[in-house]
Amino acid sequence: MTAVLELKGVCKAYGAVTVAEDLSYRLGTGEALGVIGPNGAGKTSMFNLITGTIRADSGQILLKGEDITRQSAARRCRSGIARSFQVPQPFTGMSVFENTLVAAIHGTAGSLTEANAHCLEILELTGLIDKANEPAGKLTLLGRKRLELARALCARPRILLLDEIAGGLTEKECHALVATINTIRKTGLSIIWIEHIVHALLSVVDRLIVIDFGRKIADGAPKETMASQAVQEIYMGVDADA
Ligand SMILES: Nc1ncnc2c1ncn2[C@@H]1O[C@H](COP(=O)(O)OP(=O)(O)OP(=O)(O)O)[C@@H](O)[C@H]1O
Repeated sequence: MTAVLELKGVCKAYGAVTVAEDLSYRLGTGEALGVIGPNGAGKTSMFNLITGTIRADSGQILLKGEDITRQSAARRCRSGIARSFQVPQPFTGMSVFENTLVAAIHGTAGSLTEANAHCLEILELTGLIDKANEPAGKLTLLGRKRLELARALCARPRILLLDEIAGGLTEKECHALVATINTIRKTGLSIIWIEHIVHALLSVVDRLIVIDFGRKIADGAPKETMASQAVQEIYMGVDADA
């Protein structure tokens, strides 16, 4: 599988806190990669490094083979990397449609006419079309999560980064969101999804990596990785001798 994204020996520390230590992996074109790890392991920091909101101390990040390690966040977005945030923060006084329009206009180089049409398509895809004219501040948590997805997709990404998008949802809401993510997957987009709700993650991803203290401690097929000793000991908090 051709790599759309590659991290090569990426390191980042805040003083004594290491958030990425020699982090290396490849994301294949059209692949859905899940990421798990304990709180504070460095998962969101990894997204910040990929999107360019923080800079790596060393190592390289390649997008389709091009070194983007020193590129600005805005340039990386225009090159095809978009993300959702753990805590949705839409422009609450603007409508759902206007929120997506901001993303489409600033995230792409297209015209306003193209942006309008694209936003409507994305609102349909993400299940928000009926709420297009409602203020974003009135959305439920599921609606806000859908809007996170929609705003990221309006930037026409090649790679979609999802940061705990299922967090805080009820089981039924989580199921509905997973169905939407699986529909998005079928468009051929490459996805990296950080999630603590493992059953939701496993119903989407092709591969799973585990991060602990900024290090990748496991990488492989989801079921095998979940059953590995590394996950049992470190992520699930189970003593291997118990
Ligand atoms: N700008 C910063 N300055 C100092 N420390 C930071 C900064 N950003 C993150 N950290 C610390 O880095 C560590 C990793 O944070 P990060 O948010 O990447 O973890 P995470 O794996 O995403 O956690 P969670 O699952 O709780 O979201 C934490 O200890 C956090 O407090």
